[in-house]
Amino acid sequence: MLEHVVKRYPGQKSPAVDDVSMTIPAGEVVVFVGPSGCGKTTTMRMINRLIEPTSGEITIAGRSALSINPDKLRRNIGYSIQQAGLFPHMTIAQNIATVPSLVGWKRKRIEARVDEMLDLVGLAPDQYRSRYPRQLSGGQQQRVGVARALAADPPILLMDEPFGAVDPITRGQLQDELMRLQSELGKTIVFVTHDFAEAVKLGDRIAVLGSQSKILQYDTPEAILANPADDTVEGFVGAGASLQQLTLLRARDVEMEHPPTVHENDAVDEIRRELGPRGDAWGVILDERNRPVRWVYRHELAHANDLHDVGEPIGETVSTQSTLRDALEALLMGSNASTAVTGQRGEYVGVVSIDTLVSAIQSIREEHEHDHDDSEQDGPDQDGPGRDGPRHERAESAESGEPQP
Ligand SMILES: Nc1ncnc2c1ncn2[C@@H]1O[C@H](COP(=O)(O)OP(=O)(O)OP(=O)(O)O)[C@@H](O)[C@H]1O
Repeated sequence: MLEHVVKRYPGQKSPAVDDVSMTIPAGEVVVFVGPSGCGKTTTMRMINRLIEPTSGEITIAGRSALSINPDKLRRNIGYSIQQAGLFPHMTIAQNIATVPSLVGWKRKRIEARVDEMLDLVGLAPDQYRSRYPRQLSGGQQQRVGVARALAADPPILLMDEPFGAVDPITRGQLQDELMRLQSELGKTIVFVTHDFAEAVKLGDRIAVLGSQSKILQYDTPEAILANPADDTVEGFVGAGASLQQLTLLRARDVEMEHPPTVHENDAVDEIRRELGPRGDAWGVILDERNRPVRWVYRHELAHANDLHDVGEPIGETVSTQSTLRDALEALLMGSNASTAVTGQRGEYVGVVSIDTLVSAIQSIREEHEHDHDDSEQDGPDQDGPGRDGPRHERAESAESGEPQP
Protein backbone atom coordinates (compact mmCIF):
# COMPACT_ATOMS: atom_id res chain seq x y z
CA MET A 1 0.00 0.00 0.00
CA LEU A 2 1.31 3.43 -0.94
CA GLU A 3 0.18 6.44 1.10
CA HIS A 4 0.93 9.98 0.02
CA VAL A 5 4.20 8.91 -1.52
CA VAL A 6 6.35 11.71 -2.93
CA LYS A 7 9.68 11.51 -4.74
CA ARG A 8 11.63 14.65 -5.38
CA TYR A 9 14.94 14.12 -7.16
CA PRO A 10 17.74 16.43 -5.99
CA GLY A 11 17.88 19.64 -7.97
CA GLN A 12 14.44 19.15 -9.59
CA LYS A 13 11.82 21.84 -9.17
CA SER A 14 8.77 19.61 -9.22
CA PRO A 15 8.55 16.12 -7.77
CA ALA A 16 8.79 13.12 -10.16
CA VAL A 17 6.08 11.44 -8.11
CA ASP A 18 3.62 13.64 -6.28
CA ASP A 19 1.37 12.35 -3.51
CA VAL A 20 0.50 8.90 -4.80
CA SER A 21 -1.78 6.70 -2.71
CA MET A 22 -2.92 3.25 -3.82
CA THR A 23 -3.56 -0.25 -2.57
CA ILE A 24 -2.18 -3.20 -4.51
CA PRO A 25 -4.22 -6.28 -3.66
CA ALA A 26 -2.23 -9.43 -2.82
CA GLY A 27 -2.17 -12.04 -5.57
CA GLU A 28 -3.19 -9.63 -8.31
CA VAL A 29 -1.42 -8.21 -11.32
CA VAL A 30 -1.49 -4.43 -11.18
CA VAL A 31 -0.21 -2.65 -14.27
CA PHE A 32 1.10 0.92 -14.21
CA VAL A 33 0.56 2.42 -17.61
CA GLY A 34 1.27 5.95 -18.70
CA PRO A 35 3.34 8.11 -21.02
CA SER A 36 7.12 8.18 -20.99
CA GLY A 37 8.57 10.10 -18.08
CA CYS A 38 5.37 10.18 -16.04
CA GLY A 39 7.05 8.47 -13.09
CA LYS A 40 6.06 4.80 -13.47
CA THR A 41 9.54 3.44 -12.87
CA THR A 42 10.18 5.80 -9.97
CA THR A 43 6.94 4.74 -8.32
CA MET A 44 7.70 1.06 -8.81
CA ARG A 45 11.27 1.29 -7.55
CA MET A 46 10.17 2.94 -4.35
CA ILE A 47 8.33 -0.30 -3.52
CA ASN A 48 11.62 -2.22 -3.21
CA ARG A 49 13.55 0.88 -2.14
CA LEU A 50 15.83 0.97 -5.12
CA ILE A 51 14.67 4.57 -4.88
CA GLU A 52 13.94 6.06 -1.47
CA PRO A 53 10.73 8.08 -1.19
CA THR A 54 11.11 11.71 -0.11
CA SER A 55 7.99 11.40 2.00
CA GLY A 56 4.97 9.18 2.47
CA GLU A 57 4.52 5.63 3.64
CA ILE A 58 4.81 2.28 1.86
CA THR A 59 3.53 -0.80 3.65
CA ILE A 60 3.90 -4.37 2.47
CA ALA A 61 1.70 -6.98 4.14
CA GLY A 62 1.12 -4.53 6.97
CA ARG A 63 4.82 -3.73 7.57
CA SER A 64 6.44 -0.44 6.76
CA ALA A 65 8.88 -0.99 3.90
CA LEU A 66 11.05 1.76 5.36
CA SER A 67 11.52 -0.28 8.54
CA ILE A 68 12.84 -3.32 6.65
CA ASN A 69 16.52 -3.56 5.75
CA PRO A 70 16.62 -2.68 2.03
CA ASP A 71 18.71 -5.73 1.09
CA LYS A 72 16.35 -8.04 2.92
CA LEU A 73 13.38 -6.29 1.36
CA ARG A 74 14.79 -6.73 -2.13
CA ARG A 75 15.40 -10.43 -1.61
CA ASN A 76 11.68 -10.83 -0.99
CA ILE A 77 10.68 -8.86 -4.04
CA GLY A 78 11.53 -10.27 -7.46
CA TYR A 79 12.58 -7.67 -9.99
CA SER A 80 12.78 -7.97 -13.73
CA ILE A 81 13.55 -5.23 -16.20
CA GLN A 82 13.72 -4.43 -19.88
CA GLN A 83 16.47 -6.29 -21.75
CA ALA A 84 16.47 -8.72 -18.84
CA GLY A 85 19.41 -7.02 -17.09
CA LEU A 86 21.33 -10.29 -16.88
CA PHE A 87 24.94 -10.28 -15.71
CA PRO A 88 26.87 -10.81 -18.95
CA HIS A 89 29.88 -12.51 -17.40
CA MET A 90 27.78 -15.08 -15.54
CA THR A 91 26.14 -18.21 -16.95
CA ILE A 92 22.37 -18.52 -17.13
CA ALA A 93 22.47 -20.84 -14.11
CA GLN A 94 24.57 -18.36 -12.12
CA ASN A 95 22.23 -15.55 -13.08
CA ILE A 96 19.17 -17.44 -11.91
CA ALA A 97 20.98 -18.51 -8.74
CA THR A 98 21.79 -14.92 -7.70
CA VAL A 99 19.23 -14.45 -4.95
CA PRO A 100 19.10 -18.06 -3.72
CA SER A 101 22.91 -17.88 -3.27
CA LEU A 102 22.64 -14.56 -1.45
CA VAL A 103 20.14 -15.97 1.00
CA GLY A 104 22.40 -18.98 1.63
CA TRP A 105 20.64 -21.88 -0.03
CA LYS A 106 22.64 -25.12 -0.24
CA ARG A 107 24.30 -25.94 -3.58
CA LYS A 108 22.06 -28.92 -4.35
CA ARG A 109 18.91 -26.95 -3.66
CA ILE A 110 20.10 -24.11 -5.87
CA GLU A 111 20.92 -26.45 -8.75
CA ALA A 112 17.51 -28.06 -8.53
CA ARG A 113 15.85 -24.65 -8.37
CA VAL A 114 17.74 -23.36 -11.42
CA ASP A 115 16.53 -26.33 -13.47
CA GLU A 116 13.02 -25.98 -12.14
CA MET A 117 12.97 -22.29 -13.09
CA LEU A 118 14.35 -22.95 -16.57
CA ASP A 119 11.63 -25.56 -17.10
CA LEU A 120 9.04 -23.15 -15.80
CA VAL A 121 9.93 -20.52 -18.38
CA GLY A 122 10.19 -23.04 -21.21
CA LEU A 123 13.97 -23.36 -21.63
CA ALA A 124 15.52 -26.86 -21.57
CA PRO A 125 17.93 -26.84 -18.58
CA ASP A 126 20.50 -29.12 -20.26
CA GLN A 127 20.73 -26.81 -23.20
CA TYR A 128 20.73 -23.44 -21.49
CA ARG A 129 22.12 -23.60 -17.97
CA SER A 130 25.78 -23.26 -18.96
CA ARG A 131 25.34 -20.65 -21.67
CA TYR A 132 26.07 -16.97 -21.32
CA PRO A 133 23.39 -14.31 -21.85
CA ARG A 134 24.88 -13.18 -25.19
CA GLN A 135 24.32 -16.70 -26.53
CA LEU A 136 20.54 -16.32 -26.10
CA SER A 137 17.96 -14.47 -28.17
CA GLY A 138 16.28 -11.39 -26.71
CA GLY A 139 13.13 -13.35 -25.90
CA GLN A 140 15.12 -16.12 -24.22
CA GLN A 141 17.01 -13.56 -22.16
CA GLN A 142 13.69 -12.09 -21.01
CA ARG A 143 12.58 -15.56 -19.98
CA VAL A 144 15.75 -15.96 -17.94
CA GLY A 145 15.12 -12.53 -16.43
CA VAL A 146 11.70 -13.72 -15.26
CA ALA A 147 13.22 -17.01 -14.00
CA ARG A 148 15.81 -15.06 -12.03
CA ALA A 149 13.16 -12.79 -10.52
CA LEU A 150 11.15 -15.84 -9.42
CA ALA A 151 14.06 -17.99 -8.24
CA ALA A 152 13.79 -17.38 -4.51
CA ASP A 153 10.00 -17.62 -4.72
CA PRO A 154 9.31 -14.04 -3.64
CA PRO A 155 5.65 -13.24 -2.95
CA ILE A 156 5.97 -9.98 -4.86
CA LEU A 157 7.30 -9.36 -8.34
CA LEU A 158 8.11 -6.00 -9.87
CA MET A 159 8.39 -6.02 -13.65
CA ASP A 160 9.54 -2.86 -15.42
CA GLU A 161 8.71 -3.08 -19.14
CA PRO A 162 10.10 -6.62 -19.11
CA PHE A 163 8.96 -7.34 -22.66
CA GLY A 164 9.70 -3.90 -24.07
CA ALA A 165 12.74 -4.89 -26.12
CA VAL A 166 11.46 -7.90 -28.06
CA ASP A 167 9.56 -8.24 -31.32
CA PRO A 168 5.74 -8.27 -31.20
CA ILE A 169 5.37 -12.03 -31.72
CA THR A 170 7.85 -12.94 -29.00
CA ARG A 171 6.25 -10.33 -26.83
CA GLY A 172 2.84 -11.95 -27.24
CA GLN A 173 4.34 -15.34 -26.36
CA LEU A 174 6.06 -13.95 -23.27
CA GLN A 175 2.81 -12.34 -22.17
CA ASP A 176 0.94 -15.63 -22.61
CA GLU A 177 3.62 -17.36 -20.62
CA LEU A 178 3.50 -14.84 -17.83
CA MET A 179 -0.26 -15.36 -17.60
CA ARG A 180 0.23 -19.12 -17.46
CA LEU A 181 2.88 -18.73 -14.74
CA GLN A 182 0.69 -16.39 -12.77
CA SER A 183 -2.23 -18.81 -12.89
CA GLU A 184 0.08 -21.34 -11.21
CA LEU A 185 1.93 -19.03 -8.86
CA GLY A 186 -0.57 -16.34 -7.83
CA LYS A 187 2.09 -13.70 -7.07
CA THR A 188 1.46 -10.06 -6.38
CA ILE A 189 2.83 -8.46 -9.52
CA VAL A 190 3.38 -4.81 -10.29
CA PHE A 191 4.02 -4.43 -14.00
CA VAL A 192 5.08 -1.24 -15.78
CA THR A 193 4.37 -0.66 -19.44
CA HIS A 194 3.52 2.18 -21.78
CA ASP A 195 1.49 -0.20 -23.97
CA PHE A 196 -2.16 -0.07 -23.06
CA ALA A 197 -2.97 -3.29 -24.94
CA GLU A 198 -0.37 -5.10 -22.84
CA ALA A 199 -1.95 -3.64 -19.69
CA VAL A 200 -5.38 -4.90 -20.75
CA LYS A 201 -4.05 -8.34 -21.50
CA LEU A 202 -2.08 -8.82 -18.30
CA GLY A 203 -3.70 -6.67 -15.65
CA ASP A 204 -6.28 -7.63 -13.07
CA ARG A 205 -6.21 -3.90 -12.45
CA ILE A 206 -4.68 -1.03 -14.35
CA ALA A 207 -3.45 2.23 -12.88
CA VAL A 208 -3.43 4.83 -15.64
CA LEU A 209 -0.83 7.39 -14.57
CA GLY A 210 -0.47 10.97 -15.69
CA SER A 211 2.46 13.27 -15.06
CA GLN A 212 4.07 13.02 -11.62
CA SER A 213 2.42 9.61 -11.35
CA LYS A 214 -0.96 11.17 -10.69
CA ILE A 215 -3.49 8.32 -10.74
CA LEU A 216 -5.96 9.20 -13.47
CA GLN A 217 -7.89 5.96 -13.10
CA TYR A 218 -7.34 2.75 -11.15
CA ASP A 219 -9.72 0.00 -12.06
CA THR A 220 -10.24 -3.29 -13.88
CA PRO A 221 -9.43 -3.28 -17.60
CA GLU A 222 -13.11 -3.84 -18.37
CA ALA A 223 -14.18 -0.78 -16.40
CA ILE A 224 -11.48 1.46 -17.88
CA LEU A 225 -12.23 0.38 -21.44
CA ALA A 226 -15.96 0.80 -20.97
CA ASN A 227 -15.80 4.01 -19.05
CA PRO A 228 -12.58 6.04 -19.19
CA ALA A 229 -12.42 8.51 -16.29
CA ASP A 230 -11.60 11.54 -18.43
CA ASP A 231 -10.40 12.67 -21.84
CA THR A 232 -6.77 11.93 -21.06
CA VAL A 233 -7.54 8.32 -20.18
CA GLU A 234 -9.81 8.06 -23.17
CA GLY A 235 -7.01 9.29 -25.40
CA PHE A 236 -4.71 6.72 -23.92
CA VAL A 237 -7.19 3.90 -24.26
CA GLY A 238 -7.38 4.86 -27.89
CA ALA A 239 -9.66 4.00 -30.72
CA GLY A 240 -9.00 0.31 -30.26
CA ALA A 241 -10.98 0.15 -27.01
CA SER A 242 -13.82 -1.90 -28.43
CA LEU A 243 -11.46 -4.37 -30.01
CA GLN A 244 -9.54 -4.68 -26.78
CA GLN A 245 -12.74 -5.47 -24.94
CA LEU A 246 -12.99 -8.54 -27.11
CA THR A 247 -9.78 -9.90 -25.58
CA LEU A 248 -11.51 -9.92 -22.21
CA LEU A 249 -14.13 -12.49 -23.12
CA ARG A 250 -13.87 -16.04 -24.36
CA ALA A 251 -16.19 -17.78 -26.74
CA ARG A 252 -17.59 -19.84 -23.90
CA ASP A 253 -18.65 -16.68 -22.06
CA VAL A 254 -21.16 -15.60 -24.68
CA GLU A 255 -24.34 -17.07 -25.96
CA MET A 256 -23.44 -18.83 -29.18
CA GLU A 257 -25.82 -19.24 -32.08
CA HIS A 258 -27.01 -22.62 -33.23
CA PRO A 259 -27.91 -22.67 -36.91
CA PRO A 260 -29.19 -25.97 -38.37
CA THR A 261 -26.53 -28.65 -38.74
CA VAL A 262 -26.33 -31.69 -40.98
CA HIS A 263 -23.84 -34.51 -41.49
CA GLU A 264 -22.11 -34.90 -44.85
CA ASN A 265 -23.63 -38.34 -45.29
CA ASP A 266 -27.20 -37.22 -44.55
CA ALA A 267 -29.77 -36.73 -47.26
CA VAL A 268 -29.91 -33.27 -48.84
CA ASP A 269 -33.63 -33.11 -48.13
CA GLU A 270 -33.04 -33.08 -44.43
CA ILE A 271 -31.14 -29.80 -44.43
CA ARG A 272 -33.50 -28.36 -47.06
CA ARG A 273 -36.34 -28.95 -44.66
CA GLU A 274 -34.46 -27.46 -41.71
CA LEU A 275 -33.40 -24.33 -43.55
CA GLY A 276 -36.89 -23.62 -44.90
CA PRO A 277 -37.61 -21.65 -48.04
CA ARG A 278 -35.45 -18.54 -47.42
CA GLY A 279 -32.59 -18.33 -49.87
CA ASP A 280 -30.25 -16.63 -47.41
CA ALA A 281 -30.71 -19.25 -44.67
CA TRP A 282 -27.55 -21.18 -43.85
CA GLY A 283 -26.35 -24.08 -41.80
CA VAL A 284 -23.25 -26.05 -40.90
CA ILE A 285 -22.12 -29.33 -42.46
CA LEU A 286 -20.32 -31.66 -40.06
CA ASP A 287 -18.09 -34.62 -40.86
CA GLU A 288 -18.54 -38.08 -39.36
CA ARG A 289 -16.64 -36.99 -36.23
CA ASN A 290 -18.88 -33.97 -35.73
CA ARG A 291 -16.22 -31.51 -36.83
CA PRO A 292 -17.51 -28.49 -38.76
CA VAL A 293 -16.36 -28.58 -42.40
CA ARG A 294 -18.48 -26.28 -44.57
CA TRP A 295 -21.08 -23.56 -44.42
CA VAL A 296 -24.10 -24.42 -46.56
CA TYR A 297 -26.54 -21.82 -47.96
CA ARG A 298 -30.14 -22.63 -48.89
CA HIS A 299 -29.74 -21.33 -52.42
CA GLU A 300 -26.92 -23.79 -53.10
CA LEU A 301 -29.19 -26.73 -52.43
CA ALA A 302 -31.57 -26.29 -55.36
CA HIS A 303 -29.92 -28.91 -57.57
CA ALA A 304 -27.70 -30.68 -55.08
CA ASN A 305 -27.81 -34.45 -54.67
CA ASP A 306 -25.01 -34.92 -52.20
CA LEU A 307 -23.86 -32.77 -49.28
CA HIS A 308 -20.22 -33.57 -50.05
CA ASP A 309 -20.42 -31.28 -53.09
CA VAL A 310 -21.96 -28.14 -51.64
CA GLY A 311 -20.98 -25.27 -49.37
CA GLU A 312 -17.99 -23.11 -48.58
CA PRO A 313 -15.08 -24.36 -46.48
CA ILE A 314 -15.33 -23.16 -42.88
CA GLY A 315 -11.61 -22.41 -42.65
CA GLU A 316 -10.38 -21.09 -39.31
CA THR A 317 -12.34 -22.19 -36.28
CA VAL A 318 -11.85 -21.18 -32.66
CA SER A 319 -12.26 -23.17 -29.45
CA THR A 320 -14.55 -22.39 -26.53
CA GLN A 321 -11.40 -21.15 -24.73
CA SER A 322 -10.45 -18.67 -27.44
CA THR A 323 -10.98 -14.98 -26.87
CA LEU A 324 -13.60 -13.12 -28.86
CA ARG A 325 -10.72 -11.22 -30.43
CA ASP A 326 -9.52 -14.52 -31.92
CA ALA A 327 -13.08 -15.22 -33.02
CA LEU A 328 -13.21 -11.85 -34.78
CA GLU A 329 -9.94 -12.54 -36.58
CA ALA A 330 -11.14 -15.95 -37.74
CA LEU A 331 -14.42 -14.41 -38.84
CA LEU A 332 -12.67 -11.76 -40.91
CA MET A 333 -10.65 -14.41 -42.70
CA GLY A 334 -13.67 -16.49 -43.66
CA SER A 335 -16.55 -16.21 -46.09
CA ASN A 336 -19.40 -16.15 -43.59
CA ALA A 337 -19.88 -13.42 -40.97
CA SER A 338 -19.57 -16.13 -38.33
CA THR A 339 -16.89 -18.32 -36.78
CA ALA A 340 -17.48 -21.96 -35.92
CA VAL A 341 -16.57 -22.85 -32.33
CA THR A 342 -15.25 -26.26 -31.40
CA GLY A 343 -14.74 -28.13 -28.15
CA GLN A 344 -11.65 -29.88 -26.90
CA ARG A 345 -11.64 -32.63 -29.53
CA GLY A 346 -12.52 -30.37 -32.41
CA GLU A 347 -16.22 -31.19 -32.21
CA TYR A 348 -18.69 -28.54 -33.29
CA VAL A 349 -20.24 -26.52 -30.45
CA GLY A 350 -21.92 -23.52 -32.09
CA VAL A 351 -21.09 -20.31 -33.90
CA VAL A 352 -20.09 -16.82 -32.87
CA SER A 353 -21.46 -14.27 -35.29
CA ILE A 354 -20.59 -10.64 -35.84
CA ASP A 355 -23.85 -9.78 -34.01
CA THR A 356 -22.70 -11.79 -31.00
CA LEU A 357 -19.46 -9.79 -30.95
CA VAL A 358 -21.23 -6.45 -31.17
CA SER A 359 -23.66 -7.30 -28.39
CA ALA A 360 -20.81 -8.60 -26.19
CA ILE A 361 -19.10 -5.21 -26.47
CA GLN A 362 -22.39 -3.45 -25.75
CA SER A 363 -23.08 -5.49 -22.65
CA ILE A 364 -19.62 -4.82 -21.18
CA ARG A 365 -20.17 -1.15 -21.81
CA GLU A 366 -23.61 -1.08 -20.22
CA GLU A 367 -22.44 -3.08 -17.25
CA HIS A 368 -19.78 -0.52 -16.44
CA GLU A 369 -21.76 2.58 -17.31
CA HIS A 370 -22.97 3.15 -13.76
CA ASP A 371 -20.48 1.39 -11.54
CA HIS A 372 -17.48 3.48 -12.43
CA ASP A 373 -17.51 5.70 -9.33
CA ASP A 374 -17.51 2.93 -6.74
CA SER A 375 -15.66 0.20 -8.56
CA GLU A 376 -12.37 1.05 -6.89
CA GLN A 377 -13.70 -0.10 -3.54
CA ASP A 378 -15.86 -2.91 -4.82
CA GLY A 379 -13.23 -4.84 -6.68
CA PRO A 380 -14.02 -6.86 -9.76
CA ASP A 381 -17.64 -7.58 -10.44
CA GLN A 382 -17.95 -11.33 -10.15
CA ASP A 383 -21.23 -11.61 -12.00
CA GLY A 384 -20.56 -9.76 -15.21
CA PRO A 385 -19.79 -11.37 -18.52
CA GLY A 386 -16.31 -12.76 -18.47
CA ARG A 387 -15.92 -12.55 -14.72
CA ASP A 388 -15.60 -16.29 -14.47
CA GLY A 389 -12.61 -16.28 -12.18
CA PRO A 390 -9.23 -14.63 -11.92
CA ARG A 391 -8.33 -12.81 -15.10
CA HIS A 392 -5.29 -14.89 -15.83
CA GLU A 393 -7.49 -17.98 -16.05
CA ARG A 394 -10.03 -16.30 -18.20
CA ALA A 395 -7.75 -14.91 -20.85
CA GLU A 396 -5.41 -17.85 -21.11
CA SER A 397 -4.88 -19.24 -24.55
CA ALA A 398 -6.83 -22.07 -26.08
CA GLU A 399 -4.00 -24.51 -25.54
CA SER A 400 -4.42 -24.57 -21.79
CA GLY A 401 -6.39 -27.78 -21.88
CA GLU A 402 -8.73 -26.70 -19.15
CA PRO A 403 -11.92 -28.73 -18.86
CA GLN A 404 -14.83 -27.31 -20.76
CA PRO A 405 -17.62 -25.74 -18.77
N1 LIG B 1 17.82 9.78 -11.01
C1 LIG B 1 17.08 10.80 -11.44
N2 LIG B 1 17.43 12.06 -11.20
C2 LIG B 1 16.68 13.09 -11.60
N3 LIG B 1 15.51 12.95 -12.28
C3 LIG B 1 15.11 11.71 -12.55
C4 LIG B 1 15.87 10.58 -12.16
N4 LIG B 1 15.19 9.46 -12.57
C5 LIG B 1 14.08 9.90 -13.19
N5 LIG B 1 14.02 11.24 -13.20
C6 LIG B 1 12.94 12.07 -13.74
O1 LIG B 1 11.73 11.70 -13.11
C7 LIG B 1 10.65 11.65 -14.03
C8 LIG B 1 10.01 10.27 -13.98
O2 LIG B 1 10.89 9.29 -14.48
P1 LIG B 1 10.54 7.75 -14.55
O3 LIG B 1 11.72 7.03 -15.08
O4 LIG B 1 10.00 7.32 -13.25
O5 LIG B 1 9.37 7.76 -15.62
P2 LIG B 1 8.71 6.57 -16.44
O6 LIG B 1 7.27 6.85 -16.47
O7 LIG B 1 9.15 5.28 -15.89
O8 LIG B 1 9.33 6.79 -17.88
P3 LIG B 1 9.66 5.77 -19.06
O9 LIG B 1 8.36 5.15 -19.47
O10 LIG B 1 10.23 6.65 -20.10
O11 LIG B 1 10.63 4.77 -18.48
C9 LIG B 1 11.25 12.00 -15.38
O12 LIG B 1 10.96 13.34 -15.63
C10 LIG B 1 12.72 11.78 -15.20
O13 LIG B 1 13.44 12.65 -16.01
